[in-house]
Amino acid sequence: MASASVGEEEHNNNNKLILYSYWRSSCSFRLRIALNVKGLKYEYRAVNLLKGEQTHPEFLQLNPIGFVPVLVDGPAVIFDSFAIIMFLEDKYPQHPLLPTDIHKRAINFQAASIVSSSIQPLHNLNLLKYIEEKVGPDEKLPWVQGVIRKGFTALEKLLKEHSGRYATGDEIFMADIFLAPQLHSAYKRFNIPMVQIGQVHLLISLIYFKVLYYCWGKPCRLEKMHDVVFQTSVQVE
Ligand SMILES: N[C@@H](CCC(=O)N[C@@H](CS)C(=O)NCC(=O)O)C(=O)O
Repeated sequence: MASASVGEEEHNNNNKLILYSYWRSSCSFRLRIALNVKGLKYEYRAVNLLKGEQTHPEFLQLNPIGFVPVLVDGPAVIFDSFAIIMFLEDKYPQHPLLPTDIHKRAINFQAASIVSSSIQPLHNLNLLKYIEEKVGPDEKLPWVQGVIRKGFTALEKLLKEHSGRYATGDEIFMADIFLAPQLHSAYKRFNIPMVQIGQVHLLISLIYFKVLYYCWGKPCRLEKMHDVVFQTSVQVE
């Protein structure tokens, strides 16, 4: 596992945050956005999923299920992006990732849950490898595209009544943090043109562009962001 420090500042609890991440992992991408939105500096530790580093014994000590991301904050070692985001929200209240309105909070949980339970796990690396080996290499892409289309069709219906500049209003909340990386995967990795998915997906695509702004704390357009996130990460890892 290579490491690259992306922040020097101490936090108010004097713990240095450490994020175990893989550049192409949408689950890790959620955390990169959340940490940047909250203005938290962290040390980046790359776990190369294609080289199987998630199965190394030292990584399994951190996360016994062998997935990124993992966040270390002093004595706290937390895995699963949903849990990590809730932890960050409780511990670091700056720029809340959930609205105060309980209905809007529920919409955020629903959107995050659709992405993290009903879309991403159905195209996780280990499942795609299984489909490739057991069913056939040509079956992989249509499977993923079907899963993503179904998920975004539901998201479209869910968010229609609630969106503003962003998914659930005029601020970036948890829903955006889960949507942006999923859209990124859909568009860049699985070749799904967002325009083909539907009208509100265009809106979600706009959300996506705006949220990406926060990934590395500086304004970037999509292609630029692609270079920064992908090529920089490749070099890091
Ligand atoms: N529910 C977990 C899922 C984590 C997950 O699936 N991570 C993927 C990358 S996005 C992974 O590490 N895959 C490695 C593998 O399939 O071996 C979360 O949200 O953190």
